[in-house]
Amino acid sequence: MIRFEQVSKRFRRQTVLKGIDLVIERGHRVALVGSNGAGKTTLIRCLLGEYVCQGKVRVDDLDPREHRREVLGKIGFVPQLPPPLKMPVGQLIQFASGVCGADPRRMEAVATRLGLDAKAFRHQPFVKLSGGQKQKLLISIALGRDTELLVMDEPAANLDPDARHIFFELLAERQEQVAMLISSHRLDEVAALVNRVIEMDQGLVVLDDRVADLVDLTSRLRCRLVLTRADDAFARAVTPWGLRSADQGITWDGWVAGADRLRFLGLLSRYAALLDSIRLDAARGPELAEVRYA
Ligand SMILES: Nc1ncnc2c1ncn2[C@@H]1O[C@H](COP(=O)(O)OP(=O)(O)OP(=O)(O)O)[C@@H](O)[C@H]1O
Repeated sequence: MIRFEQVSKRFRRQTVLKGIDLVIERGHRVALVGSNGAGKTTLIRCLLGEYVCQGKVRVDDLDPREHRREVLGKIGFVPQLPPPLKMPVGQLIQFASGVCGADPRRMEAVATRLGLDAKAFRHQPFVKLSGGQKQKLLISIALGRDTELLVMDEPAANLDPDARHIFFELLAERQEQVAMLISSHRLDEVAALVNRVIEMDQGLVVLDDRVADLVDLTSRLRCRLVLTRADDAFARAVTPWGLRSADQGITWDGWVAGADRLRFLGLLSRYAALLDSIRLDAARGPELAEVRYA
């Protein structure tokens, strides 16, 4: 589906991509990871046909520079930085759906699931939305249509825990039909979403691994944490995750998206000295349905 053959890219004196060879097929969910400046965004821009590069880039055998419209029609794209668009939200949805022949109501429905009432914001210029609202709208535009390829540059970075969970559900609904390329500078952000990890460093692919594909993207974990003592910093860290304490900060209860478990445990590791016990249980059957629609 996607093929990079000896792809190199230079900006003046700096060589940013140094002969990348990759093949990504339908059903592959790829985490493209690497430190800042590794070349992830540049590789994505070559894939989208935004940059001229050396070597060969193909999307379903099409060159993205020569067949830009056709290639972009196949790709749902969520950029790392929201474009500074002055266009009102309603017009943006109409425009985006028009370009790819999609139904704008589908994009609005995805936005609603993510917790953004696109209709209420229809006269608001896109630039005046909050960071999280922009991200939700861009995800809605990318996922609210039929695509074969989803390319997302740090897509969940600005989302609150509930929206992240819905986002994982939306991806789960599409995982069989599409190829996904999710860029992030932190593997724990995206590890549970993917079945392949590609790591870049200084313009090279330094690791390309298939990984176990066992996490159910729609799962939720019931969480109970008990601390040895109450702590303000801990409270500030877990409250945005929706955890609540009924006994002045000793016992904390809540729900964590299954796909977020690694990130959540990463957060807890910072407070290891405070933790008396951690319990995470997967919600099943009716309990899961109850949480999802609560
Ligand atoms: N348009 C440009 N002109 C000149 N240099 C650029 C340009 N775009 C990127 N670079 C350089 O290319 C290198 C790779 O950048 P890129 O944005 O691809 O990295 P990245 O892996 O996506 O990083 P991050 O995780 O910080 O987003 C960096 O050193 C950057 O300074």
